[in-house]
Amino acid sequence: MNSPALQALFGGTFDPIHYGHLRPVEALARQIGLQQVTLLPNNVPPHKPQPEASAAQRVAMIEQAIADRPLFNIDLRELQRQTPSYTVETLRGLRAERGPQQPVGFIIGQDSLLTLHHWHQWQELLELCHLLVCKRPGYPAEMANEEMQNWLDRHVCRDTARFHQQPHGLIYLADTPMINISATEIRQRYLQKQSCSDLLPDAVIDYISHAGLYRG
Ligand SMILES: Nc1ncnc2c1ncn2[C@@H]1O[C@H](COP(=O)(O)OP(=O)(O)OP(=O)(O)O)[C@@H](O)[C@H]1O
Ligand SMILES: O=C(O)c1ccc[n+]([C@@H]2O[C@H](COP(=O)([O-])O)[C@@H](O)[C@H]2O)c1
Repeated sequence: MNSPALQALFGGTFDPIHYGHLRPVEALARQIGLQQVTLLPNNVPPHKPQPEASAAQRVAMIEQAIADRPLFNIDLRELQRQTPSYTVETLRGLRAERGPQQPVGFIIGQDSLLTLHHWHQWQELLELCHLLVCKRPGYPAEMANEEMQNWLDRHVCRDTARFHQQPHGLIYLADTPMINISATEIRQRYLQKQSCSDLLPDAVIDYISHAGLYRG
């Protein structure tokens, strides 16, 4: 029997979603062979202030961004929890639904990898998923300390086939384009009434303008 397709989740605050999210993940999907990437907006970011846009607005912006991008869909499960959106808890829920054999990949940027040791019960993550890591400009390739570097070296795998065969436990460092965009920069540009074209899809720009978001 064939193993089920690798299910990829991409968690984020998406306040708002931008090309720094979409383009590296599109490249990652081509490299590792993902048919679908599920965007997972969080409700209560564990390590960030509460988002400026409401959950409904962030979802609406994601829907605008992915309307013409069939690679992506959206999962709203984290919006149903009022406690911090710990990834380990979300993945446990998914595992309970999908069973132990389902290959699952959780996509993060390099900035998230570098601070992974601060995540809630981070050592459990690789018991539940693979980590698929996109490059991000301004963040070094080396981990914060020797212990974390050894942990990374033990789990890194270049053989993309294994991510489809094994249910969890591997880390893929993808060779994705460096896109120097952050949601923080976009919110600041809106506040200063500067243009954000080329930073996020036109449909999201239109939504932000109609909803009057990020004006301070
Ligand atoms: N430009 C980028 N390149 C690669 N990965 C990115 C980029 N922007 C965000 N990510 C990754 O996407 C995920 C969700 O990020 P998030 O929604 O918090 O966006 P952000 O731009 O980092 O937001 P903020 O500026 O508000 O902190 C994280 O794993 C982050 O590492
Ligand atoms: O589980 C944690 O402790 C944890 C800590 C920080 C971030 N995360 C998750 O990582 C994803 C990216 O987070 P962020 O803050 O960069 O938007 C998002 O799904 C968060 O819920 C998870």
